[in-house]
Amino acid sequence: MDQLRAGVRLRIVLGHLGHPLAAAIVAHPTSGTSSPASFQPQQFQYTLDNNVLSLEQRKFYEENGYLVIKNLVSHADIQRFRSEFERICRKEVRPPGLMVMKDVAIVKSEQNLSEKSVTKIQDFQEDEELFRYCTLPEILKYVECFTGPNIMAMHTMLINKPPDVGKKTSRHPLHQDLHYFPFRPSNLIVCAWTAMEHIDRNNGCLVVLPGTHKGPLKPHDYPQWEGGVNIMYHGIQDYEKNNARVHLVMEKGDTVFFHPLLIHGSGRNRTQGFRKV
Ligand SMILES: CCCCCCCCCCCC(=O)SCCNC(=O)CCNC(=O)[C@H](O)C(C)(C)COP(=O)(O)OP(=O)(O)OC[C@H]1O[C@@H](n2cnc3c(N)ncnc32)[C@H](O)[C@@H]1OP(=O)(O)O
Ligand SMILES: Nc1ncnc2c1ncn2[C@@H]1O[C@H](COP(=O)(O)OP(=O)(O)OP(=O)(O)O)[C@@H](O)[C@H]1O
Ligand SMILES: O=C(O)CCC(=O)C(=O)O
Ligand SMILES: [Fe+2]
Ligand SMILES: [Mg+2]
Repeated sequence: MDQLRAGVRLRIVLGHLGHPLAAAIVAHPTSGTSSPASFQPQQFQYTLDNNVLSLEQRKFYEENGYLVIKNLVSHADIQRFRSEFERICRKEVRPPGLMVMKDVAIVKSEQNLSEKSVTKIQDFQEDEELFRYCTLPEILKYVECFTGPNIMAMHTMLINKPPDVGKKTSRHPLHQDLHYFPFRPSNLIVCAWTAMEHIDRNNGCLVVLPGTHKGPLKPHDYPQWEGGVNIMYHGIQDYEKNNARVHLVMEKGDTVFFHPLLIHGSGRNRTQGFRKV
């Protein structure tokens, strides 16, 4: 079923991305022709020309593969997303196509669905209230810097990282999102990740390996972890161990945009709260 759904998305995305890709190809100078003196070799590979990002922000994304925008989504909107998530957990609404995931450490327990048993929901595109996130002008304004103006939401999730029960199963292993995406080109894909509360290393913030978006898609597999691993939480086995991890401390509403080849993950949640993004 997952493959079928992915196939449907692939057909949709090709129709839409075909044109920007073609445009990008014709924009490149043909090799062998002499360049006019004014010709500037293409300076930016991962961001598009528009007036939203400062030169400094563009250079940061080009170099690091991610960009944090402080205080981007309003607390009022975040409260609405939170309320809708709680309604979904209480089964007051059942959006078609929605996938509800529990943590592997509690999946076999008899608990009813509640905010305390759902690790994450995926594919909320049919939920009008949650899908508002993908239509927020402040989000789209930045997304466009990476994708161009013809934008399609390809995958959606609300992550509710549970308190770790001691088995470290609340961790998300280091991975590249492109591993899960059957569509290209990768430079025209971006992830928007918004903190719904203060997030730091205590409750398991996003961890990134800056600059890894310049490398290839690496092989992914289940990590060799003793406490158990969540279904489909694949990780990279041979990541550069001396590549310094950067922990992104974020406030409610802060949003990080990152490239689908950027290696990232998140640590365990040592608090009793459910860390939401
Ligand atoms: C555009 C493309 C984008 C694709 C996605 C792009 C993501 C972007 C990249 C971000 C990185 C990620 O987040 S990657 C994570 C992506 N995650 C997923 O795709 C989630 C996939 N989730 C699922 O398929 C479902 O939620 C299930 C199968 C886990 C639960 O489905 P269900 O139908 O409710 O079935 P259920 O009976 O509860 O469970 C079936 C069996 O699975 C086990 N099980 C249930 N949950 C888990 C779990 N968390 N970890 C291990 N095992 C589990 C149960 O114990 C049971 O085993 P037994 O009793 O049979 O022994
Ligand atoms: N030695 C390691 N081997 C494999 N993966 C690791 C290793 N250290 C960290 N990771 C991955 O990077 C993520 C973030 O690492 P981090 O050290 O921040 O998390 P943590 O070990 O769960 O928490 P903390 O170190 O804050 O107690 C982890 O969830 C894990 O996926
Ligand atoms: O929030 C997390 O724990 C990890 C999220 C992630 O990997 C993603 O959003 O792609
Ligand atoms: Fe990811
Ligand atoms: Mg650690």
